[in-house]
Amino acid sequence: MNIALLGYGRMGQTIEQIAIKRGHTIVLKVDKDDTGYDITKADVAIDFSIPDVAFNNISMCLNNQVPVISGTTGWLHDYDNAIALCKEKKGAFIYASNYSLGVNIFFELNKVLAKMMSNLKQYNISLEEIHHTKKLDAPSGTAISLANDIIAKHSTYENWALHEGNENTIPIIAKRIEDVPGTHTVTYESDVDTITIEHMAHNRGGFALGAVIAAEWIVGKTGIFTMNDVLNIG
Ligand SMILES: NC(=O)C1=CN([C@@H]2O[C@H](COP(=O)(O)OP(=O)(O)OC[C@H]3O[C@@H](n4cnc5c(N)ncnc54)[C@H](OP(=O)(O)O)[C@@H]3O)[C@@H](O)[C@H]2O)C=CC1
Ligand SMILES: O=C(O)C1=N[C@H](C(=O)O)C[C@H](O)C1
Repeated sequence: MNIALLGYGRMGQTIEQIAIKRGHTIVLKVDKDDTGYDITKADVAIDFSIPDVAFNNISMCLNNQVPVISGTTGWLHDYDNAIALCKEKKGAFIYASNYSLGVNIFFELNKVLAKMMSNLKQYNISLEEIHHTKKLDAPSGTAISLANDIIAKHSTYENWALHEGNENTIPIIAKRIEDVPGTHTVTYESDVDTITIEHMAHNRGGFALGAVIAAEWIVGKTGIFTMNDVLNIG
């Protein structure tokens, strides 16, 4: 499979290694200031760039009938526009805030736990994410997904807020510590005990492998998909 990498930073480079090991060819590596390239050389594009350019990159792929795997976080104000364009162009698109198998299992555990806790008013919730100091966005896309899933399953919570919470608002605490690939913790606390679920990435390999598997899966398909479709879980 011929793959275009839109963004050749920490994730782009990790994806390249895994894609080559799985027998694929990287036909394009696009970084800041790269212009004039031909995206149609690729069977599929994988975007791990920066929030400000992600939607442009996705649009460029969809306008050229190239399926696109979107991993960049922090651009979701344009998500509905990406969906509309994908439908209009009859393209193929996946956005996931986190491509790792482990986090996608963790997403399912989080939903089950939120449903179980829904009527237990004695527990207060908090969500924490820890990432490396070079991360541009906060809270992480994964933390936003976790919070939205809790809101959908728990009768008390209606929204989330960065570093602050109240009765109906899930507080998301974002910490930045050198070299941390990504840790997410959901905590329910009462006067008598604490329940915690946590996912800790040891490196970027899981995110990158999931993105390559999603790219392999989407080629030849039309539509808007999620990692649940790819991994057949949930
Ligand atoms: N969904 C998931 O599973 C995961 C998502 N992520 C997300 O992926 C994104 C990238 O993360 P990471 O690789 O660590 O970040 P990096 O900063 O290491 O890489 C981003 C790259 O994008 C490049 N870039 C800048 N402008 C453009 C452009 N116009 N077109 C293409 N590339 C451009 C940057 O170039 P330059 O440095 O020259 O500006 C840089 O090389 C982040 O949003 C992060 O949150 C990360 C891990 C997992
Ligand atoms: O920027 C990162 O590094 C990561 N970003 C994603 C996010 O915002 O959730 C996924 C992962 O946690 C690593």
